Amino acid sequence: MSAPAETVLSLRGIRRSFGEVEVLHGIDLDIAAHEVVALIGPSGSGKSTLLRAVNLTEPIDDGVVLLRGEDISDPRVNVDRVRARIGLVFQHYNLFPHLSVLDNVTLASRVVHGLRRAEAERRGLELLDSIGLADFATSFPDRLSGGQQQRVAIMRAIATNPELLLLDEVTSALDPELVGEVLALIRSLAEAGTTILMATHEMTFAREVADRVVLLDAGRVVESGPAAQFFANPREERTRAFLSRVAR
Ligand SMILES: Nc1ncnc2c1ncn2[C@@H]1O[C@H](COP(=O)(O)OP(=O)(O)OP(=O)(O)O)[C@@H](O)[C@H]1O
Repeated sequence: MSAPAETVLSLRGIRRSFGEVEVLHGIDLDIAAHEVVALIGPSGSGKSTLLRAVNLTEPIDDGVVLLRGEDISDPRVNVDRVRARIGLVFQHYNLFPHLSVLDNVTLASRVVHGLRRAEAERRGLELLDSIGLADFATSFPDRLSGGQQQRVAIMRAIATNPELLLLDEVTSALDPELVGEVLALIRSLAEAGTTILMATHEMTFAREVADRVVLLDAGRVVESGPAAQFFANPREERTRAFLSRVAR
């Protein structure tokens, strides 16, 4: 199985069941380098399961996950190395509470890439500085607000220079006044050319930042297209129904 060189991620026929219930019914999806794709869909449609499958946190029952043409769903791959190539940030519980903010950011580079502590910390401090949080480097995560913690979690995910960043509803658990700072960070990463697949309920944000929108419904991709067209003129009745429910 092959994929064009500029394709970062290709999913082919991804299936996942929990017990008797199949929640992903054969997902096909390609993401090009520097593309920002918003994955939207009703609660329970399978967004989290799909993102977790991409970075091998969730096993799949069938299908293939290709990262730059390499089959990472092959059971022989080194999972830690794959996860360093695909950053994943969840809704919450992202940071290790017993590690300093800086150690959170540098851990993967040191363990997976074998970067020396001084080098990892230099880069980690640069990343923290870029989000205005270098002063918290030696603090534990509980000193930070939820929005600051999520921004550190995103920096931790990109500290290994991943080829793909997966964001799973990273603002959903935040107080409304903290959402903006996290969205601003994602926007700046998108503008810098980061390849992003993000599940989000923030429709205004998706419309502004995403190149493409993929609508998942009951474990199937039911619509996929350029963001502007998707929001302006959804093809599917269920897309219209979904957008009218979540519009904000
Ligand atoms: N570990 C699990 N065991 C059993 N069922 C699960 C498990 N994880 C997810 N599911 C089920 O799979 C379906 C898809 O869940 P998933 O969390 O992927 O949806 P989602 O689109 O991310 O939803 P939300 O927007 O609410 O986060 C749901 O019916 C959910 O209950």
